Amino acid sequence: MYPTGIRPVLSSLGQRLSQSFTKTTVSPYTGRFVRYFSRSYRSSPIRGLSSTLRVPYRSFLSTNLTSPYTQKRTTMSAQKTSVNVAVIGTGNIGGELLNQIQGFNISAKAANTPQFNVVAISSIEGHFISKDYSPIDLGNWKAVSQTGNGPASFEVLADFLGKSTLPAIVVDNTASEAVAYSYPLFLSKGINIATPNKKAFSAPLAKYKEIIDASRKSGALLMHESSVGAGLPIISTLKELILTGDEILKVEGIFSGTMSYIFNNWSPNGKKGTAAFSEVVKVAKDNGFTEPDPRDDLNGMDVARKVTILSRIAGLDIESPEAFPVHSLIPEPLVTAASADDFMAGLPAFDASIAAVREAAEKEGKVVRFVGESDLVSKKTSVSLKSYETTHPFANLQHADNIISFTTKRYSTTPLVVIGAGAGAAVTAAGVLGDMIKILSQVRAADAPSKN
Ligand SMILES: NC(=O)C1=CN([C@@H]2O[C@H](COP(=O)(O)OP(=O)(O)OC[C@H]3O[C@@H](n4cnc5c(N)ncnc54)[C@H](OP(=O)(O)O)[C@@H]3O)[C@@H](O)[C@H]2O)C=CC1
Ligand SMILES: N[C@@H](CC=O)C(=O)O
Ligand code: NA
Repeated sequence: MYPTGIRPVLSSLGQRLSQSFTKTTVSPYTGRFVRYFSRSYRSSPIRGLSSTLRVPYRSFLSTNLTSPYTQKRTTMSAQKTSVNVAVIGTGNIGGELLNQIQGFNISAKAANTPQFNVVAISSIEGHFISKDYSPIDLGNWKAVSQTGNGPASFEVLADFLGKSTLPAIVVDNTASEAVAYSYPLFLSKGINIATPNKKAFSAPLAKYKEIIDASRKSGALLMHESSVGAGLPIISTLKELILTGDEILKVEGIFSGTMSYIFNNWSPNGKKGTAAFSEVVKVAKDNGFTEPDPRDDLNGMDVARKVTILSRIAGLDIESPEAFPVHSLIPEPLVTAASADDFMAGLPAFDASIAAVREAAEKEGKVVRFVGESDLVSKKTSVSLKSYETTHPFANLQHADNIISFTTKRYSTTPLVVIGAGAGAAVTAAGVLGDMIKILSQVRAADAPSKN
């Protein structure tokens, strides 16, 4: 992960430092300061965009924060500008997001600043559209969304949002490809998107480009911070590195909260692993870390999607997440399991065979971790199961934390590392709300009266 020449520095001191990695800014490898973020550092030491941008906007297209765009103007003053919001998907993340929006609106109301008017909620059970654009009572969103007065089609929703005088955001909290592939319809009408759904950004290359192009053409924003590392500032950090003229050499890390949780507990650092693999998978699922179907985590595709998303932003034209080596943890006989429940029921039968992997690592004094890598120099990407020395930062993660390391021309000796909770409803929804707030502030900026 880091330059091998400095590895000998690993020592009991390094071990101690890496264990407190989330609390220190000292690299466990070099003893030097690293640029380190956790969720609370979101407003980040990385600031200011270079006036001499060397990186073409092509790889960002319209998904960056600085691209020019047109927004609907309202006759209200900039102070009063609010945004209409349609929420699609009210599961683990969507439900939490609606609660967080309610909290945001209470603070915004008290401060007399713009709020999010949730005017449509779409779940599998029902679809509610507030025909006169009056905001839905978020204290009662579940009951309201089930009254199902609105038609489900994306066309009707896009038309409804497009007809309002206020700018709009569609928030996609599903893992649905159909919803992701509908983004061009919304974007072409100037409707912004915020989403934790990875499907659009890891779609086959042509589809991905079509979606990104729709955003670029209309200028509507397409924000997806939570699609990698949940609420951690991964995508914004990567884009800002590139926008400020840095050159990305390598992106690597533990990109999955589920895999992090599973391996931190199944192959623990400093003691012999005793937990059954199927047991820790179940706990990860019960904690809401997994994809709606946990097989999407265990087959490596969730990490492959995240590696695809970051690699594309960094400039690699990855054809699809299936186009590079991806390690699957699905036992062969369970590949054809009819449902997620059947898969979970069949998994305990394979606990003993996967335990052999852990034992082999333990014999070498190592732990097992599930990692994603993208080498922008050799243009090689992979998702694999690897064993690490106990002093390695990947071996020292907690709970469901992600660790993502950017080696760049500027951060070459010591990479820029982002670490923290990488899954779970609260942090993921916060990442989506953060994107919505960025869109809101762009809309306000566009609405501010011109001085000319
Ligand atoms: N969980 C986490 O920690 C993280 C999740 N994410 C992403 O967030 C997204 C949501 O995950 P999560 O909330 O955990 O999953 P859930 O399964 O809890 O929620 C997804 C919801 O979307 C609904 N849905 C599916 N298709 C449609 C549709 N066409 N219209 C309306 N609703 C629909 C589902 O209904 P039904 O169940 O009836 O099918 C379900 O309620 C996923 O894309 C995931 O990858 C990203 C980062 C972290
Ligand atoms: N299933 C994913 C959720 C976030 O993307 C994970 O475990 O990381
Ligand atoms: Na993120």
